[in-house]
Amino acid sequence: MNAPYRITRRIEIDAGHRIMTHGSKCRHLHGHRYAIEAVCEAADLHHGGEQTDMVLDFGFLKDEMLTAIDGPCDHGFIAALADRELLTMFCPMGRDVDGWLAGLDAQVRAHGEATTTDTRLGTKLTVVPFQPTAECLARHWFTRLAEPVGRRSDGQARLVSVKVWETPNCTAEFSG
Ligand SMILES: Nc1nc2c(c(=O)[nH]1)N=C([C@H](O)[C@H](O)COP(=O)(O)OP(=O)(O)OP(=O)(O)O)CN2
Repeated sequence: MNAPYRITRRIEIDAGHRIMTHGSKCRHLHGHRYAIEAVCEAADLHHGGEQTDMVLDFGFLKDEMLTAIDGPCDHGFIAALADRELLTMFCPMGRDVDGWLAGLDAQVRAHGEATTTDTRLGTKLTVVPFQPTAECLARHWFTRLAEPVGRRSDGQARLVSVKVWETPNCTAEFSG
């Protein structure tokens, strides 16, 4: 049964990506103003402290969404680790491409993603171990937000879903 209390917080970011296996236009490098909504639920509200009568302070949820989503991805390019040809374009001039890619690979394996400005133009790059479709981004951001939601609510709240708008007309949602 669903818990009776639900809260939702939305943030928006700008990021580039491409879907390398796409049959048409999404293979091209392009950008979106992504909107991301996180939904949290609780069986009861806090009964004391600074979150009294709340599921989870909207401000705390915003902070965690900025850390998990905006920090790594806003005004960056989100690329699949498997998209070697694209990543090669980001490799700094004069660097050994295989070595540079191996460094990204190690970070992705250790941390689930790699964010760097050690790139050819010094632009922000986030490498993820999946194709950056709206569905996979929703799952990825859910995974990164679930623990902070529990911690910041002192165990009171649970992350229910993350919904990603890739365009004003298209959304994907992941529920845990
Ligand atoms: N299920 C999914 N389908 C598509 C994804 C995705 O992440 N999941 N992504 C894309 C592209 O990245 C594309 O940018 C968005 O597709 P599309 O709806 O075709 O975009 P439009 O700009 O044409 O949207 P309009 O609302 O018509 O302007 C493709 N598919």
